[in-house]
Amino acid sequence: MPHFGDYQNEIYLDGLRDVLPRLPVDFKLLEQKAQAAMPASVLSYVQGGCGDEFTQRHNAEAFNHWGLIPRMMVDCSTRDLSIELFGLKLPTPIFLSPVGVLGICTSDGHGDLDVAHACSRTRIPMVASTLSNDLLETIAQNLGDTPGFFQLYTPKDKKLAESLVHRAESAGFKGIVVTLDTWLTGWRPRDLNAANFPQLRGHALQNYFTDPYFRALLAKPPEDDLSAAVMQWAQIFGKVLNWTDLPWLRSLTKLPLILKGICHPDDAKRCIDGGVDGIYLSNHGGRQANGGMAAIDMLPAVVEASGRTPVLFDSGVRHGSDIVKALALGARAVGIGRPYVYGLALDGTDGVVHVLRSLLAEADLLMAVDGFPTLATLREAGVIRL
Ligand SMILES: Cc1cc2nc3c(=O)[nH]c(=O)nc-3n(C[C@H](O)[C@H](O)[C@H](O)COP(=O)(O)O)c2cc1C
Ligand SMILES: O=C(O)C(=O)c1ccccc1
Repeated sequence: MPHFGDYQNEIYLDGLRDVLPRLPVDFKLLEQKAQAAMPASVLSYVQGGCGDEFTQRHNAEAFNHWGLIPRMMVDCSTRDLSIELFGLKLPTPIFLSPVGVLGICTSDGHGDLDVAHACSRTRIPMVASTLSNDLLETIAQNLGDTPGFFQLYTPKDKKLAESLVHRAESAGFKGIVVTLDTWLTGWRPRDLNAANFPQLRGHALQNYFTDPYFRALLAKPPEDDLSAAVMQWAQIFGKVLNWTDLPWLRSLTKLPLILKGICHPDDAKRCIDGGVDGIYLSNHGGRQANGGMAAIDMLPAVVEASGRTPVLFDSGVRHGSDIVKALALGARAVGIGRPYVYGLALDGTDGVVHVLRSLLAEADLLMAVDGFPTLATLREAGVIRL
């Protein structure tokens, strides 16, 4: 059985023919390369976060105060990193977090499809954002046999929300992820200093522009008056949700419903009481609020509060070891954010595949060396807070 760690052999063997990996295998060099290559406005939007970006940095750094203790003399000649999620059997415990501006990360504007192709090749699911250049239907068609999830930004107009969810269901997505932490945009100095907000320039709004309920709100179609359509989008984008909306959210779909942005154990419990199928712990990579705790430090309490309900996790995952630690702390699946966006910007589908394979190779080899043949043994061993 091939292992994810085999990517290492592939790289060393290529080296014998003087072939080097097209992109760095580690986040630090990858980000440096992306920084040099990406247009300034796209880089600012992708790389930036809120305030002085303390929370964003802390998300990544906080993994360092969790430590694994290796176990020896365990037969780890085969490893199994597969998971079960909402009845789906997946070969890896990772997924691609929703990112709303994938289109502008590639010169042809079709970054969403490049990412879908990477998912199709790796069988790693993507959570497709409401904000995309390519239509959600087209993204779904390009996923091959790999399951996908649709991320909903709940608009003020309930009919539009319902329409987007029904479109996602018809397109074949396997679950609906509702993001709770972004009904408005947090204070992002990098973008503010450059007066840079891609959506207001008409990027990533195609799911709205094609929706009959959105179009019905416009005097003229987006093809005839783009700026009026964009302003209508800005008006309608974010509904302020509260707990009384949960029955309505639940009623939107029979698909698994996952709420993203949960950080407090009491909120997790309330979601579960309201019939939610998955808790998605995330602080949006520090893009929405500065001054918060690192996401990984909130994981143990949220996992405990969630009981048997699966907890998805993202924010700050940069290395294979971060994935392993989040799994050891009880995450069912771990979301990759900025790293795959840099891979996309640098080398399209191949770049995304390379980033995912590198992360999985490191995770797999770490489990092999540390004596964890399965995720169950890892979870049982846990990690120690240093
Ligand atoms: C450029 C960018 C756009 C994003 N767009 C969305 C989005 O459309 N919907 C959403 O729920 N989260 C969005 N996120 C948040 C990610 O889903 C994820 O929570 C975050 O990237 C995790 O942090 P990390 O990238 O630092 O690991 C976005 C993140 C980035 C970097
Ligand atoms: O940039 C983001 O993180 C994001 O998800 C978003 C989407 C729409 C409006 C503001 C922020």
